[in-house]
Amino acid sequence: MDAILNLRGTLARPAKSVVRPTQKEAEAAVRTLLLWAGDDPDREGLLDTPKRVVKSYKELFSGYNESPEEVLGTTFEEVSGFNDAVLVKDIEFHSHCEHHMLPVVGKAHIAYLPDGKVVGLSKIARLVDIFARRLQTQESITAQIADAMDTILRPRGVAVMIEADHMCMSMRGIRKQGSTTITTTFRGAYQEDINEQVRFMTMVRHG
Ligand SMILES: Nc1nc2c(ncn2[C@@H]2O[C@H](COP(=O)(O)OP(=O)(O)OP(=O)(O)O)[C@@H](O)[C@H]2O)c(=O)[nH]1
Ligand SMILES: [Zn+2]
Repeated sequence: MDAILNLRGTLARPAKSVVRPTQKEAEAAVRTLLLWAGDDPDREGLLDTPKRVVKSYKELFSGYNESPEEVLGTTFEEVSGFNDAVLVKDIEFHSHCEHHMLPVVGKAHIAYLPDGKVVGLSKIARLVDIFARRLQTQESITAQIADAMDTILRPRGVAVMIEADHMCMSMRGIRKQGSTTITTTFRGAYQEDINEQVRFMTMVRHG
Protein backbone atom coordinates (compact mmCIF):
# COMPACT_ATOMS: atom_id res chain seq x y z
CA MET A 1 0.00 0.00 0.00
CA ASP A 2 1.74 3.15 -1.10
CA ALA A 3 -0.67 6.00 -1.35
CA ILE A 4 -3.59 7.63 0.36
CA LEU A 5 -6.11 8.79 -2.18
CA ASN A 6 -8.17 11.77 -1.20
CA LEU A 7 -11.43 11.39 -3.11
CA ARG A 8 -12.43 14.60 -4.81
CA GLY A 9 -15.84 15.76 -5.92
CA THR A 10 -17.28 16.46 -2.52
CA LEU A 11 -20.67 17.07 -4.05
CA ALA A 12 -20.92 13.46 -5.07
CA ARG A 13 -19.78 11.80 -1.88
CA PRO A 14 -18.54 12.90 1.50
CA ALA A 15 -14.77 13.45 1.41
CA LYS A 16 -13.11 10.24 2.45
CA SER A 17 -9.60 8.91 2.33
CA VAL A 18 -9.13 5.45 0.90
CA VAL A 19 -5.92 3.50 0.66
CA ARG A 20 -5.08 2.93 -2.98
CA PRO A 21 -3.12 -0.30 -3.63
CA THR A 22 0.13 -0.25 -5.58
CA GLN A 23 0.06 -0.99 -9.30
CA LYS A 24 1.64 -4.38 -8.60
CA GLU A 25 -1.10 -5.25 -6.09
CA ALA A 26 -3.79 -4.20 -8.58
CA GLU A 27 -2.17 -6.33 -11.30
CA ALA A 28 -2.09 -9.32 -8.92
CA ALA A 29 -5.83 -8.88 -8.34
CA VAL A 30 -6.48 -9.02 -12.11
CA ARG A 31 -4.35 -12.17 -12.33
CA THR A 32 -6.56 -13.73 -9.64
CA LEU A 33 -9.66 -12.86 -11.67
CA LEU A 34 -8.15 -14.43 -14.79
CA LEU A 35 -7.65 -17.63 -12.81
CA TRP A 36 -11.20 -17.32 -11.45
CA ALA A 37 -12.50 -17.03 -15.03
CA GLY A 38 -10.79 -20.36 -15.76
CA ASP A 39 -7.88 -19.20 -17.91
CA ASP A 40 -4.09 -19.43 -17.57
CA PRO A 41 -2.58 -16.00 -16.80
CA ASP A 42 0.85 -17.33 -17.83
CA ARG A 43 -0.10 -18.05 -21.44
CA GLU A 44 1.39 -15.60 -23.92
CA GLY A 45 -1.82 -13.76 -24.81
CA LEU A 46 -2.59 -12.97 -21.17
CA LEU A 47 0.91 -12.09 -19.92
CA ASP A 48 0.43 -8.32 -20.25
CA THR A 49 -3.30 -8.36 -19.56
CA PRO A 50 -3.11 -7.43 -15.85
CA LYS A 51 -0.95 -4.42 -16.77
CA ARG A 52 -3.36 -3.40 -19.55
CA VAL A 53 -6.44 -3.77 -17.34
CA VAL A 54 -4.92 -1.69 -14.55
CA LYS A 55 -3.92 0.99 -17.09
CA SER A 56 -7.42 1.04 -18.58
CA TYR A 57 -8.96 1.33 -15.09
CA LYS A 58 -7.00 4.57 -14.62
CA GLU A 59 -8.85 6.00 -17.60
CA LEU A 60 -12.26 4.39 -17.02
CA PHE A 61 -12.36 5.52 -13.38
CA SER A 62 -10.55 8.84 -13.75
CA GLY A 63 -13.62 10.65 -12.42
CA TYR A 64 -12.51 9.95 -8.85
CA ASN A 65 -9.55 12.29 -9.35
CA GLU A 66 -11.50 15.19 -10.84
CA SER A 67 -13.49 17.94 -9.26
CA PRO A 68 -16.82 19.38 -10.49
CA GLU A 69 -15.97 22.65 -8.73
CA GLU A 70 -12.88 23.09 -10.91
CA VAL A 71 -14.66 22.20 -14.15
CA LEU A 72 -17.62 24.53 -13.59
CA GLY A 73 -15.43 27.25 -12.06
CA THR A 74 -14.98 29.30 -15.24
CA THR A 75 -18.09 31.25 -16.19
CA PHE A 76 -18.91 34.15 -18.52
CA GLU A 77 -21.18 37.08 -17.73
CA GLU A 78 -21.00 38.91 -21.06
CA VAL A 79 -23.92 37.21 -22.84
CA SER A 80 -26.00 40.28 -23.81
CA GLY A 81 -28.53 39.68 -21.07
CA PHE A 82 -29.35 36.15 -22.25
CA ASN A 83 -31.13 34.31 -19.49
CA ASP A 84 -33.23 31.71 -21.30
CA ALA A 85 -32.70 27.95 -21.39
CA VAL A 86 -29.39 26.45 -22.50
CA LEU A 87 -29.68 22.77 -23.44
CA VAL A 88 -26.76 20.51 -24.31
CA LYS A 89 -28.21 17.25 -25.51
CA ASP A 90 -26.95 13.86 -26.65
CA ILE A 91 -23.79 13.95 -24.54
CA GLU A 92 -22.60 10.37 -24.92
CA PHE A 93 -20.97 8.71 -21.93
CA HIS A 94 -19.61 5.38 -20.75
CA SER A 95 -19.91 4.40 -17.12
CA HIS A 96 -19.86 1.24 -14.98
CA CYS A 97 -22.60 0.01 -12.68
CA GLU A 98 -21.55 -0.22 -9.07
CA HIS A 99 -23.27 -3.58 -8.62
CA HIS A 100 -21.51 -5.62 -11.31
CA MET A 101 -18.81 -3.27 -12.63
CA LEU A 102 -20.23 -3.80 -16.13
CA PRO A 103 -20.57 -1.00 -18.71
CA VAL A 104 -23.44 1.44 -18.81
CA VAL A 105 -23.60 3.27 -22.15
CA GLY A 106 -25.82 6.25 -22.61
CA LYS A 107 -26.58 9.86 -23.39
CA ALA A 108 -27.15 12.81 -21.08
CA HIS A 109 -29.31 15.85 -21.83
CA ILE A 110 -28.65 18.81 -19.55
CA ALA A 111 -30.44 22.16 -19.49
CA TYR A 112 -30.15 25.14 -17.20
CA LEU A 113 -31.68 28.58 -16.87
CA PRO A 114 -28.74 30.96 -16.29
CA ASP A 115 -28.84 33.65 -13.65
CA GLY A 116 -26.49 36.29 -15.02
CA LYS A 117 -23.66 33.92 -15.98
CA VAL A 118 -23.15 30.99 -18.30
CA VAL A 119 -20.61 28.19 -18.34
CA GLY A 120 -18.57 26.94 -21.30
CA LEU A 121 -20.52 24.24 -23.15
CA SER A 122 -17.65 21.76 -23.08
CA LYS A 123 -17.60 22.04 -19.28
CA ILE A 124 -21.09 20.54 -19.14
CA ALA A 125 -19.87 17.53 -21.12
CA ARG A 126 -16.80 17.33 -18.85
CA LEU A 127 -19.08 17.30 -15.82
CA VAL A 128 -20.89 14.25 -17.23
CA ASP A 129 -17.58 12.40 -17.57
CA ILE A 130 -16.48 13.25 -14.03
CA PHE A 131 -19.50 11.40 -12.64
CA ALA A 132 -19.73 8.75 -15.37
CA ARG A 133 -16.12 7.68 -14.89
CA ARG A 134 -16.89 6.29 -11.45
CA LEU A 135 -18.84 3.27 -10.23
CA GLN A 136 -22.41 4.43 -10.40
CA THR A 137 -26.12 3.86 -10.49
CA GLN A 138 -27.98 5.79 -13.18
CA GLU A 139 -30.02 7.53 -10.51
CA SER A 140 -26.85 8.75 -8.78
CA ILE A 141 -25.25 10.14 -11.95
CA THR A 142 -28.49 12.00 -12.71
CA ALA A 143 -28.73 13.52 -9.23
CA GLN A 144 -25.01 14.30 -8.97
CA ILE A 145 -24.98 16.22 -12.28
CA ALA A 146 -28.05 18.23 -11.23
CA ASP A 147 -26.64 18.96 -7.76
CA ALA A 148 -23.28 20.06 -9.15
CA MET A 149 -24.90 22.40 -11.69
CA ASP A 150 -27.25 23.75 -9.03
CA THR A 151 -24.79 24.37 -6.21
CA ILE A 152 -21.78 25.54 -8.24
CA LEU A 153 -23.44 27.63 -10.99
CA ARG A 154 -26.44 28.76 -8.93
CA PRO A 155 -28.73 28.99 -12.00
CA ARG A 156 -32.49 29.60 -11.82
CA GLY A 157 -33.12 25.98 -12.73
CA VAL A 158 -31.54 22.72 -13.88
CA ALA A 159 -33.00 19.76 -15.79
CA VAL A 160 -31.17 16.49 -16.39
CA MET A 161 -32.29 13.48 -18.41
CA ILE A 162 -30.22 10.35 -18.88
CA GLU A 163 -30.97 7.49 -21.24
CA ALA A 164 -28.74 4.44 -20.84
CA ASP A 165 -28.32 0.76 -21.61
CA HIS A 166 -26.99 -1.43 -18.80
CA MET A 167 -24.82 -4.35 -19.90
CA CYS A 168 -25.60 -6.13 -16.63
CA MET A 169 -29.17 -6.39 -17.93
CA SER A 170 -28.21 -7.68 -21.39
CA MET A 171 -24.95 -9.67 -21.09
CA ARG A 172 -25.86 -11.57 -17.94
CA GLY A 173 -28.62 -12.05 -15.36
CA ILE A 174 -32.03 -11.36 -16.89
CA ARG A 175 -30.45 -11.04 -20.40
CA LYS A 176 -32.93 -8.59 -21.88
CA GLN A 177 -31.55 -6.97 -25.02
CA GLY A 178 -32.47 -3.46 -26.08
CA SER A 179 -34.09 -2.08 -22.95
CA THR A 180 -33.25 1.52 -22.14
CA THR A 181 -33.55 3.19 -18.75
CA ILE A 182 -34.57 6.86 -18.60
CA THR A 183 -34.06 9.02 -15.53
CA THR A 184 -34.94 12.69 -15.10
CA THR A 185 -34.51 15.20 -12.33
CA PHE A 186 -35.38 18.87 -12.00
CA ARG A 187 -34.14 21.67 -9.77
CA GLY A 188 -35.35 25.23 -9.17
CA ALA A 189 -37.65 26.71 -11.84
CA TYR A 190 -37.75 23.36 -13.66
CA GLN A 191 -39.05 21.68 -10.52
CA GLU A 192 -41.62 24.39 -9.82
CA ASP A 193 -42.95 24.95 -13.34
CA ILE A 194 -44.39 22.01 -15.26
CA ASN A 195 -44.32 24.15 -18.44
CA GLU A 196 -40.52 24.35 -18.19
CA GLN A 197 -40.38 20.58 -17.83
CA VAL A 198 -42.53 20.15 -20.94
CA ARG A 199 -40.34 22.63 -22.85
CA PHE A 200 -37.25 20.69 -21.75
CA MET A 201 -38.73 17.37 -22.88
CA THR A 202 -39.81 18.89 -26.21
CA MET A 203 -36.36 20.36 -26.84
CA VAL A 204 -34.71 17.03 -26.00
CA ARG A 205 -37.01 15.07 -28.29
CA HIS A 206 -37.46 17.54 -31.15
CA GLY A 207 -34.49 19.93 -30.91
N1 LIG B 1 -31.79 1.18 -9.79
C1 LIG B 1 -30.71 0.76 -10.46
N2 LIG B 1 -30.43 -0.55 -10.50
C2 LIG B 1 -29.36 -0.94 -11.20
C3 LIG B 1 -28.50 -0.07 -11.89
N3 LIG B 1 -27.54 -0.80 -12.47
C4 LIG B 1 -27.78 -2.09 -12.15
N4 LIG B 1 -28.88 -2.18 -11.38
C5 LIG B 1 -29.58 -3.33 -10.76
O1 LIG B 1 -28.97 -3.66 -9.54
C6 LIG B 1 -29.61 -4.85 -9.10
C7 LIG B 1 -28.70 -5.68 -8.24
O2 LIG B 1 -29.51 -6.72 -7.75
P1 LIG B 1 -28.96 -7.95 -6.87
O3 LIG B 1 -30.12 -8.89 -6.66
O4 LIG B 1 -28.26 -7.42 -5.67
O5 LIG B 1 -27.85 -8.59 -7.81
P2 LIG B 1 -27.98 -9.73 -8.91
O6 LIG B 1 -28.30 -11.06 -8.26
O7 LIG B 1 -26.74 -9.68 -9.73
O8 LIG B 1 -29.25 -9.24 -9.75
P3 LIG B 1 -29.72 -9.61 -11.24
O9 LIG B 1 -29.17 -8.57 -12.15
O10 LIG B 1 -31.22 -9.55 -11.21
O11 LIG B 1 -29.18 -10.98 -11.58
C8 LIG B 1 -30.10 -5.52 -10.38
O12 LIG B 1 -31.51 -5.51 -10.35
C9 LIG B 1 -29.58 -4.61 -11.51
O13 LIG B 1 -30.43 -4.57 -12.64
C10 LIG B 1 -28.83 1.31 -11.82
O14 LIG B 1 -28.14 2.17 -12.38
N5 LIG B 1 -29.94 1.67 -11.11
ZN1 LIG C 1 -25.13 -3.91 -12.80
